[in-house]
Amino acid sequence: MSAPELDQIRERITALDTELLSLLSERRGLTNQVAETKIKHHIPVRDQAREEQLLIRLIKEGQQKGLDAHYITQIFHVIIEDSVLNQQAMLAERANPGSALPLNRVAFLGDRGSYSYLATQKYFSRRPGDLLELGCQSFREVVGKVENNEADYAVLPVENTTSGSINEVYDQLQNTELSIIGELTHAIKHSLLVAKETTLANIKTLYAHPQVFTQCSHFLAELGNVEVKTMDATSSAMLKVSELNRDDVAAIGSEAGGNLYGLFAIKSNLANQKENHSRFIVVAKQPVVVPLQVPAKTTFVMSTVQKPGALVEALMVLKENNINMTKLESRPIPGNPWEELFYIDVEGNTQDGPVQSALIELKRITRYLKVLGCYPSEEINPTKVAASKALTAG
Ligand SMILES: O=C(O)C(=O)C[C@]1(C(=O)O)C=C[C@@H](O)C=C1
Repeated sequence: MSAPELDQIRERITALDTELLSLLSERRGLTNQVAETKIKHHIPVRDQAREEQLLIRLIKEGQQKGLDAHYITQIFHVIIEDSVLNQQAMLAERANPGSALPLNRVAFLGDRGSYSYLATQKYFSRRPGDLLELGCQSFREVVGKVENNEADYAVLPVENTTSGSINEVYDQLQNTELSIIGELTHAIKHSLLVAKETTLANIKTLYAHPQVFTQCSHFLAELGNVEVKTMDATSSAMLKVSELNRDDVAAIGSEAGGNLYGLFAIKSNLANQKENHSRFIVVAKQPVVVPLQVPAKTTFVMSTVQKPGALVEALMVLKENNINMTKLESRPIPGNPWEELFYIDVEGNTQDGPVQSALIELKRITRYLKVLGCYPSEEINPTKVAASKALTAG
């Protein structure tokens, strides 16, 4: 159906959208200049006071133009996140001269369309050089590819907000000399993907990775008589459904990934929790230098001596140095029953005084300690401004 006035309005929308793109590109150019200035004058990338001022003004101006505060806040959170990540990537590149590769060979679990594949695409989109994707069948193979110089980087999921830590990956980190050089958080949106027009009631077999079934357990419990088949990766589940090409089978995975296999979604938002995110780490042979202007995280692994309160004593060292711990994970040590390895993520840079003093002290009081990496933090928590504050600001 078409109406002449609809075509005219659409033409104006198309022209405005092109203008929006030009403005976003111009803004990106200016934030690149900001990054150059910050490098020169050693100014931190993040300035939350500036972000707050900016949001207050925009919410107020938006309101005057008939745009609600929530809409403005959402849009500018995305814009500022992009700006911060882009600046961080620029600073990181400068701090590690010669590290930029013309071709980044990256290993990850699964194939095109897996969540690890989508995370890989996202992380390397901000980095210079082309991307060569190396899909693998297991986490051991992913890590092995970098160890054997067949890949420059590996992207590994370490935790999910619904299903928790991915133990298999932590166990791989126990026995590798690779360093963590980056992290990223990726929204995991599970959909029911099919190859042919069908309905949920027709589906008799469901294919997915076990982690995915865990994250969608509430949806599965409501399904009743459906056979659940576990696959080694989300992409394998998608491939299977695409090959079967029947109206009674479905895969669970991302819509974007499914599209690569000609699948489409008949139901979305299947995860138990609405906010379902996975955190990935990026590992390489060589560690990176993180400039002090960039928010950093450090990950280390330790085992404490076997005496009451040993873990508390170790954690007190972090408190005394005013270091924020963002994750604590324990894993058994193979061959040493009842002994644990603790994986700890903290906010801070190994070049910075507090982290250095804490690591020296921890080395003294623990049985074993190894730094797995210091890397730019990519968890950009947006600066929040209450709409009421913005609207009452002078
Ligand atoms: O103004 C700056 O200092 C910037 O880095 C730019 C910008 C933005 O994109 O507006 C990004 C990050 C800062 O936290 C504040 C603002």
